[in-house]
Formats: sequence, structure tokens, C-alpha cells
Amino acid sequence: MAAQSTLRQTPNQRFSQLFDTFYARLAARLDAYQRRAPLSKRTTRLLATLALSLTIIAGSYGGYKVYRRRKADREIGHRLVRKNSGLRGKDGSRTIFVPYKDSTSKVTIYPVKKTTFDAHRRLFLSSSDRHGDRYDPALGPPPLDIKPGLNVAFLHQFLSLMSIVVPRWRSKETGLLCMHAVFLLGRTYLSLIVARLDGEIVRDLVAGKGKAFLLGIAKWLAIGSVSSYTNSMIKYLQAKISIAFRTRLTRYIHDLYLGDKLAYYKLHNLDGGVGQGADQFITQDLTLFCDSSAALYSSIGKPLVDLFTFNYQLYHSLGPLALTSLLTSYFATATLLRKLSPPFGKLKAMEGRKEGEFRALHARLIANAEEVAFYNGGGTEHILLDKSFKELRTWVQNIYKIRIGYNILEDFVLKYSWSACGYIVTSLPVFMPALQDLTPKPKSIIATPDADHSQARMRQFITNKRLMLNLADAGSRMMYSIKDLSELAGHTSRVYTLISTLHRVHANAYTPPRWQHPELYSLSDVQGTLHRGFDGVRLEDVPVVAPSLYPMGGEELIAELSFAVQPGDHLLITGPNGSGKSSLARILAGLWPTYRGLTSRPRQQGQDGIMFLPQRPYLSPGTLRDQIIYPHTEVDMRDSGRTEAELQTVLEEVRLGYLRDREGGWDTRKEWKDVLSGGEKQRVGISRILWHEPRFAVIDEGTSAVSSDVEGLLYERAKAKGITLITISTRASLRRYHNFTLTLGLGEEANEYEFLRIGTASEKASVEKELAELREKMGKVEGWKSRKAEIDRELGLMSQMGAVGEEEEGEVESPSVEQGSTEEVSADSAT
Ligand SMILES: Nc1ncnc2c1ncn2[C@@H]1O[C@H](COP(=O)(O)OP(=O)(O)OP(=O)(O)O)[C@@H](O)[C@H]1O
Repeated sequence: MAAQSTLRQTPNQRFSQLFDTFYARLAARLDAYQRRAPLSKRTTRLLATLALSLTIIAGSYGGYKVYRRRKADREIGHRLVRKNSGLRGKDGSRTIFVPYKDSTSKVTIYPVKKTTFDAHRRLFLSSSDRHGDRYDPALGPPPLDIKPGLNVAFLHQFLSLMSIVVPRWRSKETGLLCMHAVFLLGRTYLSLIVARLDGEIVRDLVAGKGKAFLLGIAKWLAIGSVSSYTNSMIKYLQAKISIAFRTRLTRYIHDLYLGDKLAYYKLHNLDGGVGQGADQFITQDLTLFCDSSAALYSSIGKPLVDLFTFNYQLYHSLGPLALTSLLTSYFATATLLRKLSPPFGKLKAMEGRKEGEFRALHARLIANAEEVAFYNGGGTEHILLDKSFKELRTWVQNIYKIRIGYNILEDFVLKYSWSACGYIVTSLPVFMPALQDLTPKPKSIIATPDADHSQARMRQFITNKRLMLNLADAGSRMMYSIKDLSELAGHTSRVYTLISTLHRVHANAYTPPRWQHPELYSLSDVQGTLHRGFDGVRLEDVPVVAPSLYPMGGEELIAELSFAVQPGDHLLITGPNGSGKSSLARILAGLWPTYRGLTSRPRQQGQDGIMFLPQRPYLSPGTLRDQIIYPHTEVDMRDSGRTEAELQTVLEEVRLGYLRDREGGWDTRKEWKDVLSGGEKQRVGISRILWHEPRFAVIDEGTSAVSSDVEGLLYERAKAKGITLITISTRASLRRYHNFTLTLGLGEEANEYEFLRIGTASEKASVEKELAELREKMGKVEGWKSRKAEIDRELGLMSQMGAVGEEEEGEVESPSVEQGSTEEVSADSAT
């Protein structure tokens, strides 16, 4: 058995057992040695010097090693920052270097585990058939449309967010919160000492005890310095907690938002649960939530501790009756304030939304500045922005107006009525001696002789007064924090909504409401399958549907589409504008759902898989190298062992060989979307395909701005690399590079399609049919021309008749016309 249990031990346990045994043996040996031959003073000194020297040497060596490591880190950091790159750990972590002062700071980011997201779903995903204000916590998470306020839903939302920011007891955040608590308790303790010292100083002053008075002042200053340190530490730790919370939440949200479930696309285009502005949620709302939840800990925690401590102290000096009356008055006023408090949570949440809308308009203008400038559309944008700002301003002003009345009441109750109550309670034993028996006499008063009696009473009064002021202060801070709490409810609701919506997108949790049919082609009516892992591209009876935001149903463009592309079958997808060509690409890429039927495509995206080149060229922020290897990063490039010489070859293949020298090297960073011309941007797009060498490439109008000779070269180059092309274009000239055509938008209602092999009899027949239709139309041209001439003639006659009629009318109104024309002339001459 024993042998078995040793076998089951972990290496750690075995090591510690071994260590214990050797340590015990060494200690016994030393003990015996010392007893046998006690060490002389000289030997002891020698041994101590040796130990010290060894410690110094080991310490210096350790320090040197740390210095070397830091230096190496700095050098790597500089190099990687220049290349816009990082390091990847074996455990999936990423190490990035951020410029900091003149050096760099190393940050290691560990991805959130998938199981964490699964576990959190039960906290964030509510069933969709519960709406409105009523919320039963037994039924799970609250619905997203519940009004923010101080209720059970808020408690659930707040605790759910807390489980993200403080994931375990041993996390860094727990340490910070504990330290913060220690300093808060320390501050309360210091307040108690200050209250007592205050009484003593006044007592000594009145009694004329100079020495004791000076000693009191010295103590006061000493405590003051400790208090100042405590106060600044509380503020510092609060800021640290806020930043720690923000880091956790931001990383968590980024992992959900930017993962392979394409939440960054689906959130705005399909779900719509957070409107248009996830950016506002992630930046401002998150910061406000973290700031106010970190402040809440001190704004509620500290007054709470104060309330208990000061109440306890007052109980000892004033007795139960006085304390009960004090507390009753506090409780009554607190209830009154709570009842009269406006819904700050809801108001704050709405303010956040309006801020987001205003910010989104500005962001949109920046993104489309060139287009707006070409149209000279500043005026219209101005009106839109002014309108949005006015809405925001009106809302904020309303909040301030609502606050005035509440602030007056709050100020009066908390600052003045509570202190008055305190004075009355302390004076009761003085003015109503009958009550004196109910209040215990402090020991200091009982023990002192008659001469010192009044001094002791004064000291007691001053101490009590300070305690009471502190108590009122703690109570008022408690009440103020109820308002903070309501505002926190608003921020919490915003952040919770974002994370819930992200979880909904992530888990594709669009269950139809119970007892109801989902709307046709809504997100809860997805019955098709997207199969990843097929060596080709295939659609079987898939409807092409332009989706609407959840829970509405989408619009059907093509009822059922079926075709298949095998490797080497280059396909050209054509059709009129708006017929659904790009929509098809979106379905293939998995951006839009396969509502019915089966969509099959390769598993991987990129190398040996499928790659999509969107209609609008996208250039990422980063170096020139990053533009070509996108969506890979420099780390991926290094990992795959590819070189910059290959990069140059690819650029030459797309006729951009000059780019590296023109822009100043691969590490140059610029706003590439402004630097490159339209054709250059599209060629950079093609260079990405040539770099990644996927098996299938879907190119949506990817060469529309490229001259046709270069276009041909690009196509031939891609085909030579073994890439099967699926081109979406209206350019007939591209047919020669493809084997198949898929024409959409045919038929009376533009919802039919035709899939043909180029060069076959049926394809020729189809082209000839098109030609015949064109010829027929051309034959009618002469007839249309003569009809047009006839209509022109008739219109001419009608306008002549109209002019005669106007002249007649003009004669009657001639004075005003004359006046108008003189004004125009004078205005013209003035300009
Ligand atoms: N995100 C979207 N949400 C809803 N409807 C959309 C969305 N994008 C496009 N549509 C609609 O789907 C229809 C097809 O659009 P699609 O972009 O597929 O056309 P297309 O054939 O590629 O046209 P073009 O030749 O102009 O690029 C259009 O009527 C368009 O209004």
C-alpha cells in the first residue's frame, strides 16, 4: 500500500519530502556537531562573513542576469515594435511590446479559455420570450430590454460582470481589493484616534496644560502624516483596481468580439442588439463602469465600516436610547431620499446611447472624409452632427434639471438635518436630566474628582461631537453613493448588454419565442447547413437572402441556388447590379446564414483553403509588409519561414515592384488607404492572394480599377499558381479566363439564374440568344429615333405655346418682375 501511495505522489510532493528529510538530517548533524565541539567566536565570524559574501555574490549574479534579460527584452522589443510584430507562446499566449517612454514595455496576453465562455453563457444569455420590466431571477438572466435601475436585475448584471473582472480568489484583483480594504479600515481607525485626540487637545487647552497640549499637537501631526499616506494610497489603489477591471473586461470583450465567429461583423449587420456603436460600449461605457465600480468599493465600503465603528463608539458613550433615535432619523430620511430619487440609472444609460450615436457620426465622417469632400457635403454632415449633438445636449440638460430638486433635498437632509439631530441627541442629557440615567457615564467622568469633572465632560462632548459629525458624514456619503449606485446601474446595464449580445452572436442563440413561429428568414429561422471541409465550392438549394436585423425576416433575392465548383473550374459570376452577386460571396464566407439547403466550402481560410477579396479594398494599419501578408502578421510570416525576397517577387508579379523603394522599406508605416491609388489598392489585394496561395479565391470586383492588360496578367499568374478563381464581375472581357459562368438576375422578376460551361453548345446558344435579342433591339433603333424626333417636335410646339401664354401673364404682373430684375442686377454689380 505504502509503495502504491508513493507511486501516486506528484514530483512536487516527492521533492518536498526529499527536501524535508535532508533538512532534518542536516539540522541534526549541525546540532550534534555544535554540542560536541562548540564553534569559537572567530569561526562563527568567519562563517558569517562567508555566508554574507556568498549572498552578495549570488545577489549580484542574479541582478546581473535580470539586467541582461531586461536588456535583451528591450532590444527585442525595439525590433518587434519597428516591425509591428510580437511573440507567440506555446500555450497560445501572445507577447507584444508597447512603446513606453524611450523604451518598450512587455505585455503578455493569455487568451480566455473556450470553456470560460461556455460557463459564462448561463450568466448572460436570457431566453428571448421574456420582455419588459418584470423580472424573475429564478428564470435565469434578465432580458436585455429591462430598464436599468436599482433592482434584482442590476444585482445579477453586476455580479456577472464581477465574475469576469475577479475570476478567482487568487487573482491579482483580489489582492488589490484586499489591500484597498486594509487601507479603508486603517483610515476609519485613524478617524477614531483623531476624534479622541481632538477631545484631548481641547481639554488640555482649556485646562492650560501647556506640555500636554504640545504633546497632543505633535501626536496630531504624526497621525496626520499617516492619514495623508493612507488617503493617497486609497486613491492610488482605487485607480489600480479600475485599470485592472478594465484590462480584464476589455480582453474578454475583444476575445468575443474578434474571434472566429465574426462577431464584429454580425453584431452590427445581423444582430443589431447594440445599435451601430460597439466602439462606444467598448471604450467609454466600459471605462465609466470600471471607474464607478472601483469607486463604489470605497464610497460604500468605507462609509459602511465607518457607520458600524462610529455607531459602536457612540453606543458606548451615549447609550442605546440616543443611538436608536439617531439611527431611526437616519433610516427615515434615507428611505425618503430613496423614494424621491429620480431614475439615474435609466438616464445614464440613455445618455451613453446618445453619446455613442454622436461619436459614431463623427467616426463615419472621418472614414468617408474624401468622398464627402468630393461632393462638398460638409453642409449636410454639419446639419446631421448638429442635430445629433442637440439631442445629446438636451438630454444632458434634462438630467441636470432633474437633479436640481433632488440635490437641494439631499444637501439639506444630509448636511444639516443629520447634524442638527446629532446635536439634539448629545444635548438631551444636559437639558433633560431625567434622561441622564438612561445614558451610561463614561469611565473618565466617573473616575475623575469633582475639579476635573467638567473637563472630562468637555473632552467627552468634543469626542462625541466629532464622532457624530463623522457618522453624519459617513451616512451622507452612503446616501450619495446610492446616487452613484444608480448611475453604476446604467453603466452596468450597457456593458452587460454588450457582453450578452456578444454571447448571443457567439453561441448563435436565436431561439424562436415559445408557442410562436419565427419570422421567415429571420435569425431564428436558419435551417440550412454550412459545411466546412469540402474540396470545392458547392451550393445545393440555397436561397440567397438579404438578412434584416434580428428578429425581423430577410428579403429573398433568389429562391434556390445550386451549383458546384471543383478545383480548376474557374467561375465567373455576373449579373445586373443588386442581383445578389456579393450576397453569394457573403453566404460562402459565412457572414450571412445559409437559411436552407447546403453550402459546402473548404475548411481553412487562406493557404490551401479559400480566400475572399472584398469589393472595397481594405488596408490595415501597419507596415508595408503587413499590407501584403494580411490577414497574417509578421509573427506568422516568420513562423512559416517565408522571406522578404518572396514578398518582393509577389509585388513584382502584380506590377508593384517599385513600392518598397518608393515607400522606404518594408517597415514603413503610413495611412495606406490615402497613400495608394485605387488601382494600386486592388493590386495589393491580388498580391495577398498570390502570397497566401489559397486553393480557391473569390474575387469580388477585385480588378475593376486595374487596366485590362495588367488584369489579364494577374489572372494568368493566379491560375499558374494553381488557384481556382471565382470572380464576381460585370466585365464580359473576363470570360476568357474562366470555364464557367453563373448569371444572376435573369427573368421577369430578376430572381432566376443560369450556370453554364463556357464554350459549350448551350453556352453558345445562350450567348447567341443574347446577341439575337440585342440585334432585335438594334433593329428597332431607327424606329425609336424617328419617334424621338416626333416627340421633340411636339414638345417644341407645346413650349412655344406655353411661352406665348407666359408673356401674356407677364404683361399683367410686369411691375414686380421689373423690380425683381433690378434687384438681381444691383446684387450682381455689387458682387
Ligand atoms: N447588409 C445588407 N443587409 C441587407 N440587405 C443588403 C445588405 N447588403 C446588400 N443588401 C441588398 O441585397 C441585394 C443584393 O446586394 P449585392 O451586394 O449582393 O448585389 P450585387 O449583385 O453584388 O451588386 P453590385 O453589382 O452592385 O455589386 C441588394 O438589393 C442590396 O440592397
